[in-house]
Amino acid sequence: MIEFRQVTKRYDSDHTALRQVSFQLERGELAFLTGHSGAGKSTLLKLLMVMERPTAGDVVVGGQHLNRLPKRQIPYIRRHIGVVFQNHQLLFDRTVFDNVAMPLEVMGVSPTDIGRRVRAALDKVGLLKKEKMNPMQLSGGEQQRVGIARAVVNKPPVLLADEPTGNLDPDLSADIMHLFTQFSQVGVTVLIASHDVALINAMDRRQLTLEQGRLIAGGHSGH
Ligand SMILES: Nc1ncnc2c1ncn2[C@@H]1O[C@H](COP(=O)(O)OP(=O)(O)OP(=O)(O)O)[C@@H](O)[C@H]1O
Repeated sequence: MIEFRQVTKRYDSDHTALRQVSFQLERGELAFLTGHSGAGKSTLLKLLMVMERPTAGDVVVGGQHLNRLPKRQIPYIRRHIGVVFQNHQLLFDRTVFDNVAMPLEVMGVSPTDIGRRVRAALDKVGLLKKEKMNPMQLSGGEQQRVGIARAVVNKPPVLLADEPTGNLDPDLSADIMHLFTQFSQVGVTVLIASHDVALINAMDRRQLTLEQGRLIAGGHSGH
């Protein structure tokens, strides 16, 4: 589902963020992306979201070569990639329902389908009863689950998460990880960038480890 082939990303002559990174993630696989601060994790995620383009090598998602993608097709590709951020980037002047509905509204989905799909997503993260609330009224863990519902509401085949449990205590973090596991079980490919060593070790999943832009572990499948 995701393939990096000898990917190098150089921002300028002093900053090479990724060096010849190669790996593959299969459909339904869940893996962690780890490494020190500045190792290149965010850069790798940005290449997948087509926020940056590689300097060399190929990034392929679902058979699409992202580096050859014309600009006008970028929004289309982004619909296939759900993204969860640490600070969940919710809008506090809208209800939980409206926050989750946003990606569908952008796509022009009918109001009936929006209602059905938003409620299905909220149900999955256990927040169906809170759809009319403002995200400000929710706990940090609940807010993060709203962010996850929004990321999966259009059923993307790929889910990326950048430090999704950064502000949460261990129990809430475990809940969030349980959700990600459930998505992977229904075929979503999940890649989670995280510093949380205890959590990652508890999950016992494949770890892609970056060190100064090089993939030093986890590049070969066989988890
Ligand atoms: N837009 C940019 N322009 C120039 N250099 C950049 C840019 N973005 C990142 N870098 C550099 O690329 C390297 C990798 O950064 P990146 O943000 O990918 O690391 P990271 O592993 O995500 O770090 P962190 O865990 O702190 O978020 C760093 O040396 C950084 O300074």
